[in-house]
Amino acid sequence: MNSVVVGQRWISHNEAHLGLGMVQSVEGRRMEIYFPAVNESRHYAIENAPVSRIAYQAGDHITDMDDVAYQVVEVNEQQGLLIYQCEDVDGNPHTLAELHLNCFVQFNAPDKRLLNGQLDKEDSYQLRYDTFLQLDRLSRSPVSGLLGSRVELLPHQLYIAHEVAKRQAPRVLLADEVGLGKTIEAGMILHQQLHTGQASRVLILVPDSLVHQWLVEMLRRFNLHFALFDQSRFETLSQEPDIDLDTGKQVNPFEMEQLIICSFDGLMRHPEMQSKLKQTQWDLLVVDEAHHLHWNPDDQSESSDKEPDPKEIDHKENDHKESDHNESLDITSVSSLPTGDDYKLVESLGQQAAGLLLLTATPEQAGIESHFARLRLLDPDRFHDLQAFKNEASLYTEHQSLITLLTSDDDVAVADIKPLLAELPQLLSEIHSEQQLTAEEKQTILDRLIDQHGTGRVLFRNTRSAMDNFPERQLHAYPMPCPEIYTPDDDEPMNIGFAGLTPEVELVPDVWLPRDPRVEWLEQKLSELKSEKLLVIAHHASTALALQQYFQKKHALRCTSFHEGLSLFERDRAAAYFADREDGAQVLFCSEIGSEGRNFQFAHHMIFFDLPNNPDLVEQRIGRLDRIGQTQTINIHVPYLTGSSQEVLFRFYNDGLNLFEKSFSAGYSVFEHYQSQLQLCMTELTDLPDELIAATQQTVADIKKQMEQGRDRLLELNSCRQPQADHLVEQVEKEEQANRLASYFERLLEEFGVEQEDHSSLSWVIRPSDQMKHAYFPGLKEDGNTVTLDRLKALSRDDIEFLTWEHPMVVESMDMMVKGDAGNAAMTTISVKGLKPGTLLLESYYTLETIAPKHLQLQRYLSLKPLRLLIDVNGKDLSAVVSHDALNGLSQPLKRKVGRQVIAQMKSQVQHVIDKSEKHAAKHIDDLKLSAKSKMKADLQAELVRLKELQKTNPSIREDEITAMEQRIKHCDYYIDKASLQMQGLKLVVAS
Ligand SMILES: Nc1ncnc2c1ncn2[C@@H]1O[C@H](COP(=O)(O)OP(=O)(O)OP(=O)(O)O)[C@@H](O)[C@H]1O
Repeated sequence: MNSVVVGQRWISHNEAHLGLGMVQSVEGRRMEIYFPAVNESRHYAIENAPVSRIAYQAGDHITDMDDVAYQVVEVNEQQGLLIYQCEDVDGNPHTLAELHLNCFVQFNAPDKRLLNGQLDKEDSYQLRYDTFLQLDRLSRSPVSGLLGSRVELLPHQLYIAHEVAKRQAPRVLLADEVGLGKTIEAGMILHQQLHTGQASRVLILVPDSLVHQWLVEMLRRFNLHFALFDQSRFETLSQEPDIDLDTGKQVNPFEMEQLIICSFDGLMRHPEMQSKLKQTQWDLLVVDEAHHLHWNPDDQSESSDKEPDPKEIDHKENDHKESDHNESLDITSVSSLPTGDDYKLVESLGQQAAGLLLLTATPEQAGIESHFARLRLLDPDRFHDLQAFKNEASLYTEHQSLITLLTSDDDVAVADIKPLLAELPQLLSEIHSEQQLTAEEKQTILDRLIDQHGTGRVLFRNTRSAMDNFPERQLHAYPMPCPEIYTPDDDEPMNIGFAGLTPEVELVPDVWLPRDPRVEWLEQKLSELKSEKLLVIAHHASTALALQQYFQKKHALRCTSFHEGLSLFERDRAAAYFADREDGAQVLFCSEIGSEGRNFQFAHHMIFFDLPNNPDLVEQRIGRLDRIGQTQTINIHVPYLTGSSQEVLFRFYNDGLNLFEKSFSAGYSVFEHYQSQLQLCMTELTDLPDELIAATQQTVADIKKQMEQGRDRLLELNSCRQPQADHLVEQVEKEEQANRLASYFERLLEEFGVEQEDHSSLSWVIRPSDQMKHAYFPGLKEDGNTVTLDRLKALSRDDIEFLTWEHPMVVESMDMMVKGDAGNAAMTTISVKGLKPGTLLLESYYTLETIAPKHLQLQRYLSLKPLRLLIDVNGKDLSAVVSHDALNGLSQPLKRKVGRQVIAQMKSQVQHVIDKSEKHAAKHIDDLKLSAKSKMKADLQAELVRLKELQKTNPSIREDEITAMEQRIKHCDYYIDKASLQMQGLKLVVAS
C-alpha cells in the first residue's frame, strides 16, 4: 500500500454507502477515515484495511463539494495529495484539490465494465436485478424488521413490537403479565431498530441471574450478538485499553462494543464501571426486572449525576443486596426505602440514552408510587407530579360506560353516547351519524380515547385474560401439623408473623430436616412424581441448599440447586442440568431468585416449600411454569403448617385472593389494604375472620370489574388492538415467503460458489467450496451450517439456523450483491422477426440513491425498484413494448469471448446507446424525487400532525419527539434533493 497521507480520499469496500472518505489521521499502523456524507469515522489497520484510495485520471468526470461537475484534464501530486486540473462544462479551467471532491459519490460502473468487455453471466445479471426488486419490497414492507425473529408469531407481541419500534427513540414500559414474553418483545423491538438503522448502540441491564438467559435469547432468537460486560472483562479492557488516535486518551471500555449486556448487580458493586458507563451514549437502554428500582418521592432533589463515593457504595451495596434479598420479607418498608443507587443510575443513564425500555411483570408491585417512579424514568417532564398522576389514574374509571359501549358488538345510539362525551367534547366531532354510530365511528372514538390515555402510549400491558390457550392451574394444598421444634417451651415461638413463614432458618438443618413434616411429605411427593420434573421453591437460599443436600445424600436424587450463593456460571449450569430432558435433574431446589425471569415451562409441577409474603411473588413463582410454551395443566403443590402463620396467609391467598389458580395482577394492592389485620392474625395466630375473607373477595371482584371496564380495559386495548394485531401476523406470514426465499437464496449461494446439500423440506446444509467467489460469505462456518426456512422446524430445532429475509446471512449477501459489481454488465442475443441482425438494444436500470445516515430510513421512500429502460440506437424507449421478463424469454446466451469481440468492434455505438439511455433516465429524476418526497411527507408529516394533535390532549407526547420528527422531515428532504440516479445494470442485446 502506498503511503497514507492526511487529506487523501478513500472508499470503504464493505460500506460503500459511507461515500467518499477522507484520511483524518495516521498513527503508526492505524488510520482514521472520516466520511463527511454520513458524518461518521472509521478506524482501520493500514495493512489489511477493506478500503481503496480514489485516484481519478484524465478524462474522468468528477464533482466538487458544491456539486459542480468537471472533467479531469491532468493529475499532479503534491506531498502525497492529488491536484486535479480540470474543465467545467463551459470549458473554463479549474484546479481542484482532492480534499475538495464531493463526498456524495458511489463507485458502481456498469457502463465501464460493459465497454471494457467485463461481461457477467446471464444468471448473475438476473440475480442482481431480482435482488433490487426484493430489497425494494422488503424496505417498503410495513413489517420491516419484524420478519427475522425465531419466534412463534403471537399477535400481542407483534402488536407491541410494531407500535413501539416504529417510534423514534422509544421510551416505554413493557409490563405484560409474567411469562407473556416481555424479553421477546424487547428483542423484537431491538431487532427492528437495529435492522432499520434507527439504533446502533444498545445496553441491556439485567439481574445477575438472567444475564446468560438474555445473551442466549438475543442470539438464538434474533441473531443479535451481545457482548457480556462483567467485572473481569471490564478490568481486562481497562488494563489493556485501546488508545484513541485523536486524543491519545484511553478508549472507554464501554465504547468498544455496540451491543452490551451487563449484570446490574455486578455494576452496582463496581463504582468505576458505573462512572465509566455514565460517560457513554446509548441509542437504547433496556432494564429488565425494573420493579427492583426503588424511588422515594422525598429525595427527589438528590442529584442523580453525583459521582458515587466508593465508601458510600460499599455501604449501600450491602443495603442493596439486603433490600433485594429481604424485599418480600419486609414489604412495609419498600415505599419508605431511600431512592436506591440503582434507580439513580438508571435515571442518569436514561437521561443520556435516546430510547429506554423498562421491563417488569409487576409494575404496581410496591404500590402506585413505585409505578409512578418508573414512568418518571421514561418521561420526567410528563410524570413529575405524583398527586396529579394519582388523580389522573382515578379519572379513567369514569369512562367505563363509554368504553363498554364502544367495545360492545351491539348497536350504539348517538343519543346514548353524546352525554358520555360531555367531558371529552373534542371527540364529538368524530360523530357524523344521526341515529346509530357506524363501526368506523366507534373505532375512531375508541382510538382517540386510547391515544389520549395518559399512560397508554408509554405503558404496554397484556394479560392472560385477554388471551386464549393458556393452560389451567391446579392447586394441591397439604395442611400438616406444626412440629414442636418451632414452638419451643423455653423460647419465643418461631411459627408466628412473617418469620413464621420460614421458621426453619432459625435452626440448623440437622435439627429441622428430620422433624419438619414438610420434608417427609416432600419425600413422598418426589417418589410419587418420579417421572416428572419438579421445581421446588423456598424463600431462602439456605433452605433450598439444605433440601438439595439432604435429598441428594439420603435418596441419591438427581437434583440441583439454584440460589444467590452460586456464581453466574454455576446457576446457568444448574438451570441447564434441570432443563436436560434425558440425563438432567428431576428436581431443582430454588431460592426466591429462581422465581424471577427464568424459563422452566418444560416442568408441570411446582412445590411452594413456603409462602412468600408478597402476592406478586406468588405470581412470579408460578410464572416460571405458567408461561408461553407450557403445554399441560400446571400443578401447584402447597404444604403448610397448621397452627402457624403459614395457615393464615395460605387462607388469605387462596380463599381471599384466589391467587394460585387464577392470575391476579392487583394482588399487592389488596394485600396492602388488609395488611394490618392480616399481620395481626399472623402474629396472634387467630383465624382470619370470615368477614375479612368475604371483604377481600369483594375487593378482588370489584378490582377485576374495574380492570375489565376502566383504565385497564383501555390499557389492554392499547396494548393489543386485536384486528390490527391479527393483521400484523398475516402481514409477516405474507412477507415471509419461505418458498420464494428458498429459490432466491439457492441462486445467491450459486452466485457466491457456496455448496448446498438438501437436508429436509426447505432446509439445507451449506458449506464453503473450492469455487467460492470470495473467501468470505457472511456467517458461513468452516464446517458448514444447517439452515431452514421453515419457522415451525426452526422453533423445534435449536441446532438449525432459521433463515429469513432479515437473517444476517441473507441481508449481508444481498448487500454484497448490490454493492459489488457482480451481474451489472451482461450481453445476450435475440432473434426476433423484423429486427435486423446486428441491431443493438440496451436494457438498463437505475435506482435513485443518496448517501444519508441510516437512521433516516430513506430507503422507505427512495424506491429501490429499478427504473428500467430498453433503448435502441435511435434513442427510442421500447421498455413498455418489451418487458424485462419478455426480453429474458427471448434472450439467447452468447459466449463471453464473442461478446467481447462484438463490443470491441462496436464500441462507439455501444457508448452512443448508453448515452441515450442516460438521457432518458435523467428525464425521470424529478418525478422520482417528487414521488419520494410525497411518500416521505405522507408518512412523516402525517405522523407529525398526529403527534401535534395528540399533544393538545395527551401530555405524554414529549416535546423532543415533535422536534425530532420535524428535524427528520427536514433531513429527509435535504437528502432526497441530493439523490442522483445510479446506473445499476446494463445488458447489451444484439439481434441475430
Ligand atoms: N413468540 C414466542 N415464540 C416462542 N417462544 C416464546 C415466544 N414468546 C415467549 N416465548 C417463550 O416464553 C417464555 C417467556 O417469555 P419471556 O421470558 O420473554 O417472558 P417474560 O414476560 O419476560 O417473563 P417474566 O415475566 O418471567 O420475566 C420464554 O421461554 C420465551 O422463550
